[in-house]
Amino acid sequence: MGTALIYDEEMTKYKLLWVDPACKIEVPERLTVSYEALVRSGLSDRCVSIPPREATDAEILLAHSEEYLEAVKKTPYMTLEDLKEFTLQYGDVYFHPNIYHCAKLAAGSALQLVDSVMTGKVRNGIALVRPPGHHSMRSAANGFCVFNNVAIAAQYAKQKHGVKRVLIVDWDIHHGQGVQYCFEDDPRFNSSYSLRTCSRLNRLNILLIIFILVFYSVLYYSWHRYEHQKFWPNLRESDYDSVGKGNGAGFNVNVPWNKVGMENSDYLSIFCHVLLPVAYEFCPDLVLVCAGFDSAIGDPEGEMCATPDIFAHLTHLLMNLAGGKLCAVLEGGYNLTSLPQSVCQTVQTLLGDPLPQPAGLRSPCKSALESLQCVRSAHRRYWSFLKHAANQPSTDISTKRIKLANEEEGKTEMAVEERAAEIKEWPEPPERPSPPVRCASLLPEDVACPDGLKLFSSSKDLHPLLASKLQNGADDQDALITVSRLYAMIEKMLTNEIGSGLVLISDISAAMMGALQDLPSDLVDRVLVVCVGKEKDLNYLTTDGKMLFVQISDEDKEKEKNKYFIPVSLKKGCSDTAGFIQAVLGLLLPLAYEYDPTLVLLVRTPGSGVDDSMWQQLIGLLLGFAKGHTLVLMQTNEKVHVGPTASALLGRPAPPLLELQTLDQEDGEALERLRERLQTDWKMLQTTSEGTE
Ligand SMILES: NCCCNCCCCCC(=O)CS
Ligand SMILES: [Zn+2]
Repeated sequence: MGTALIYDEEMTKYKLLWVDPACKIEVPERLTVSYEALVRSGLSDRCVSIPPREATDAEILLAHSEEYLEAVKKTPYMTLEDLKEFTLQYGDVYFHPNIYHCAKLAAGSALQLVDSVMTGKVRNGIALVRPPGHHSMRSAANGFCVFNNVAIAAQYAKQKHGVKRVLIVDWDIHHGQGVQYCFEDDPRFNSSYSLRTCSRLNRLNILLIIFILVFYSVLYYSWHRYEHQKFWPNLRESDYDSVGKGNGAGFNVNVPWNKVGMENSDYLSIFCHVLLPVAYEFCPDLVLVCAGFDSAIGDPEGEMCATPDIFAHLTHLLMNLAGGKLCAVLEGGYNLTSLPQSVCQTVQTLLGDPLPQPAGLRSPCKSALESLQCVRSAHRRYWSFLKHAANQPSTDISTKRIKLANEEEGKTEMAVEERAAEIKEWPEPPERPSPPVRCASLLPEDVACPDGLKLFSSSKDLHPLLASKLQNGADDQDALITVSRLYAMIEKMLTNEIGSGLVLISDISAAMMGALQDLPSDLVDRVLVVCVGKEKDLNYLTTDGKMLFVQISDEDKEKEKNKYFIPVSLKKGCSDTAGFIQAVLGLLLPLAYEYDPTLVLLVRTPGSGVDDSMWQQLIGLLLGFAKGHTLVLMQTNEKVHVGPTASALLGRPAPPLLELQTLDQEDGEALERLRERLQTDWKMLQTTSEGTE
């Protein structure tokens, strides 16, 4: 299944017709440079091109009032003076004779995208649109936005495709207050829907429907530059304590950035410790992304320092939700260099290409950790995955908001020119070549090679790196041959001839011993070993950092842990999906980002009890590391899992996790203790600002 690309140059045919410093950055070139970059890089040819359409009145009314729509309808016929006059009633937005047409195309593009994904025509996709949408409100244009493209798309998905749970991720650097207002009391009883439907159905169905409380829910997640309410749109309700209202409590997640200059580490740590735990627990049927790229380095609005390749990781981390059904809709993005780079990184990931190794991660900054701690404590009562979050930080950042707001009168904004002078330089995002063999397999003769995998043929003779072992009389020839072929496969991965690998062996312990015992240093720099299930002797562990060994099992080896051996114990073992996913999101992912392995070795020991959808989720997430070089080791007697494993290694989205039971209290506390102990060594595990300078 492919990736949809929705774009039409008609949406470049409006612009600012008068002087307005606040709006001058919203230019047609934003769209042309983005589309041209996709064409130049060959990415547009790999996408399924879907034409936009105009949203109908009824569709626009899913999120806007009649009077607003009627007013906007008049703008094509206005003189320049009338347009200026009309614009004055709204904030930081401009109108143009053709903007109504383009706004209908922008909203219609989002709907075309939803249709293409929900009907299975494509797996995922992106709509490159102007004007953006997330600031526009029920009866007001705002912040360059006329119709709320993503809010309309969410309502449309629920009404037309019966989607029950929609996750909206807004990584634009501004708060999409229009989206928040639209859904903040959602979920709610959608009485209009069922009553209208009732009128057409016979009595029996009417009775049935009346008793079905139709709970739809939309979870809105947004991070945004806030600076304690000093940054536009300066709203009190953009802060972390706006968690949603009534039945909607917990379904609105705001992450305020109170400083500029946030980097890749800050973005990834918020995804791992806030968004992903909530998103996995919410278990959406569809993911919509307010894909604004003013959160990228160089943008005059955001003034952040995250590099374009970070959007490859943000996209990837969302692609295993909702069975891969992801619709990205362009919002902001005003630097005409980082915008197209970020768009290309996003599209390349939607197409399934290997990810770049995340650029130079380091500890999240203190301000990011304060925000992280505040958001987690504000939502801890709504989400079992956040239940063990720490309290509000002592230096409560809300008091800063009040103090700074008071100072506001006296202070003048630093001139935009001064700020823009600090625009940074950043490297071109790295190439992400697809290996000729996406996934190779080493299987016993009696196991059929799953389609899409290529049998790995390695030379029969011993790998030179093993010759030394032979000299000191290694006993088991077979094991040596197996290890020799493993090394050969690893070498082919590190030269990018092979992407991932699937190896079935008769005795997994022997193979791990053989392969990991004094792992040849010129074979691999840093290998992340993820061991699912128990494994008796691990005496090949090293503490020199060449190997990071993370084990998830029902064994409590807490006391044996050290910086490079991290045993996660779940009372009910790996079959406890809630505990497992919590360990993966809150521990394994941050560790893996900080460790930045060149190879991932994923070992499934017999009897681990991990269920296949969880296993596929794990593989999907691990493929984001080491440029997709994940080698899976399984025991031959577990060959029944070869199919799902191969599917995940080929980049096919994992099925949604079944409704997660809540996280076991003791496991949750143990995980939290483990994370707290490890965070001095591993900065990406921090979730509070305590202890940071
Ligand atoms: N009134 C002082 C300066 C106001 N600047 C407003 C900028 C609006 C940006 C909206 C946007 O980027 C949508 S994604
Ligand atoms: Zn924005």
